[in-house]
Amino acid sequence: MPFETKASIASFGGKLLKLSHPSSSTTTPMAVNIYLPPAALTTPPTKVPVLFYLSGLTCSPENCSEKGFFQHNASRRGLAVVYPDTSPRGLNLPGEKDAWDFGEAASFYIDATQEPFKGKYNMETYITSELPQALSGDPELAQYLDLDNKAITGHSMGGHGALSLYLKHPGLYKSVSAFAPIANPTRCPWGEKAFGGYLGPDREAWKAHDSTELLAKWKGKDVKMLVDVGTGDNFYKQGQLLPENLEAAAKEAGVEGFELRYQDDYDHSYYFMASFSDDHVDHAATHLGLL
Ligand SMILES: N[C@@H](CCC(=O)N[C@@H](CS)C(=O)NCC(=O)O)C(=O)O
Repeated sequence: MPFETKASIASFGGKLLKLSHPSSSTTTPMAVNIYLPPAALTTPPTKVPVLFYLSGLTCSPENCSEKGFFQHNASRRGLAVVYPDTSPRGLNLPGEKDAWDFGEAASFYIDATQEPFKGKYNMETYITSELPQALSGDPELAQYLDLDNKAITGHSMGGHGALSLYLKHPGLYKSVSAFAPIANPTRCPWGEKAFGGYLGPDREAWKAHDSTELLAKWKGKDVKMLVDVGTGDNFYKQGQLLPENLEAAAKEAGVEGFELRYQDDYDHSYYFMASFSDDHVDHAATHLGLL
């Protein structure tokens, strides 16, 4: 299905495209931003590796495009960045807009099994399957994007999304990183609310979507996983993020390639993630064969 270009903005020698396309996973139009680095915009075009960035609660594709500072290093390393939206929009489902941490802009990147979200909040399918296929099937965009060579990252709810999709789909992404991820959602208030609403009351069923649970059972032994958490992050202090549980799961499973860094004094905001976005782009660039 076609992508409609709403804007094309010059950025760090490349272009930030603001796009919209119809999605069968969500039954809605979906906004998505894509940064094409100068390395892709050659004549003829060059296919470059792709980093998917999943945003946090309340966000749209705009937040990170405007203030995540990913374009700076993506331009230098020669990778494209895809910024999808955080949920379907405009469905007007009951309960969808009652709170900022559930429903619209709060999909948690899972496929809902519960009404009224079932059949529409299919964000895992959208991110892992429909969106990459739509991009590689688009004659214009496919010239620039090597969708067989992709990595994933994200912030907060999007950190949960990145970690869990990497672990649920072995081999789909060459690496993963996360800023302040909701690392053990089955054990924190945000995750309990979201998983209860989208997946129903069976807490056992939630575990298949929880990065800590998935890492504890990881078969491959080797992950390419970088996680940053700020020690001044109020959501960390409130027990919403639980990175210690993720680290314990990595140790228990004897997983290699797991790196968790605590960044002194940093909070939960984009000031934090922008401060370390160069590192996360380098992490992806290394595993995508660019460094
Ligand atoms: N709206 C919430 C804050 C939500 C929040 O901090 N969201 C993070 C992701 S979990 C974010 O990136 N917000 C948008 C932004 O900072 O641009 C509140 O009032 O406490």
